[in-house]
Amino acid sequence: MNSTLMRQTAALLNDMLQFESPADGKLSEFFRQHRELGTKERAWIAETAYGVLRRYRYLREISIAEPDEQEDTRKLILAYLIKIEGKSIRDLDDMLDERQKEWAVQIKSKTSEGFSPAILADVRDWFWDKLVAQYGEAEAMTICRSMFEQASLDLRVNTIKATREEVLARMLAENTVKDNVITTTPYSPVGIRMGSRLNIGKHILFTEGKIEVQDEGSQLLSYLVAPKRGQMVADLCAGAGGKTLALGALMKNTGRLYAFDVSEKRLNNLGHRLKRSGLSNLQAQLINNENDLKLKRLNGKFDRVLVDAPCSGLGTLRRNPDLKWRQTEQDVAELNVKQSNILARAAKLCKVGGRVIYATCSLLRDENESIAEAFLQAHPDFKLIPASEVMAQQNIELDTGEYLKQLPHLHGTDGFFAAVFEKTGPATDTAKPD
Ligand SMILES: C[S@@+](CC[C@H](N)C(=O)[O-])C[C@H]1O[C@@H](n2cnc3c(N)ncnc32)[C@H](O)[C@@H]1O
Repeated sequence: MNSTLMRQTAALLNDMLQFESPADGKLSEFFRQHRELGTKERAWIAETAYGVLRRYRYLREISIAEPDEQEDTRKLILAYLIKIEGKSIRDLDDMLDERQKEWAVQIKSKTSEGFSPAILADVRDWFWDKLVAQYGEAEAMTICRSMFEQASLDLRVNTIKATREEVLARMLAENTVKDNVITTTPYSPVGIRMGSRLNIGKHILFTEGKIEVQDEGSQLLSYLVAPKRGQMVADLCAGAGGKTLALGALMKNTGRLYAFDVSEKRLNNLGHRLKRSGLSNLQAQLINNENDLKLKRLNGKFDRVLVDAPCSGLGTLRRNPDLKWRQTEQDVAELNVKQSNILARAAKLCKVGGRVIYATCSLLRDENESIAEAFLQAHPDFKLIPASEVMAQQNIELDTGEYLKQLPHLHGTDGFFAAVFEKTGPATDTAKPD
């Protein structure tokens, strides 16, 4: 730690705190512009900037900082190092000038007495109120605090090319990082959890397509889709294909798997990953929106349709803490319209006896249960299949009731929600709620 690192981190953070685009993009851009930085310096800058993003609201209060001034961004960093990292003023001596030492003394003496629960939970008031209404204050606080932690690095073994035992044995044999615990994931049969965040992108197992980086919760969603060999499967919001590739592996490279998305950039990324994966049953198609005419000829054709809907992402705050500050209640309301529309379109693609699986990485009822309930009301030709039943059939011991609901503090995954609907009969145009 020195004053140059402090200055560089403050500059990065200042940019991130404009909140006009995702923090991970800003971080990559910053490192591209500062190629002179070594591995340790990069790690320190990234951890400190993300540490501040995780605790931004609390740190502002404790340091009485205004984020739009360079100086105050340094105050936020100081507050983070002292209050969250537990550094003493002496630890920081090398990086502080006289003025900053004065700030440090002030910050050190400040307590959180009188701070509201939302400040202590480090979220915006609207989000806090919604979480309290859903979970009660104690659990809402536990959920928010669990999001202060860094997420683990989870890998999915691509069973087209390797077994979990083989990959685990190799990872363990190669492990030279002290205290790096490498284990199988508790629920996903193809997951491996790494204690320390290695640069997996350069690992031979990755370049050979034997592993992919994927949160265990996301891996489990493909088991909830439960595609069978030879089936017709659509991933309607495939993005860069995290779940698509997992589905392809579960289908053992048989049947037909369609990946649709409105983002060309994401589908291009899927293309790169597809090459590594060894899958040949997958076809990616760019669509303008869920009503694209390209989808029309596929109506009633699919055994499984996954809607991994665009959502607030508020279940992924361990990885994307900036979303806490970037998402608004208005954004969620706009997403709700999209979510319902895409889900309704998915229903048309599904054949009788087939299933539509609706998923989000949000914790909010508005994006989850409310969308699922409204869908069932408007689609009497579909019934809810309990997620616990599907998981049991997949030999996965995870019973969260009718819906699959994963939470960081309970399952060690990102926050995910999913519902399974089965089409029991042909749609009727008169199908409307009473
Ligand atoms: C949650 S992300 C998908 C993540 C991806 N399934 C994965 O596992 O990596 C939601 C995706 O929905 C896409 N999207 C947004 N609106 C859409 C629409 N109307 N039809 C299809 N995809 C849409 C976005 O481009 C985004 O890639």
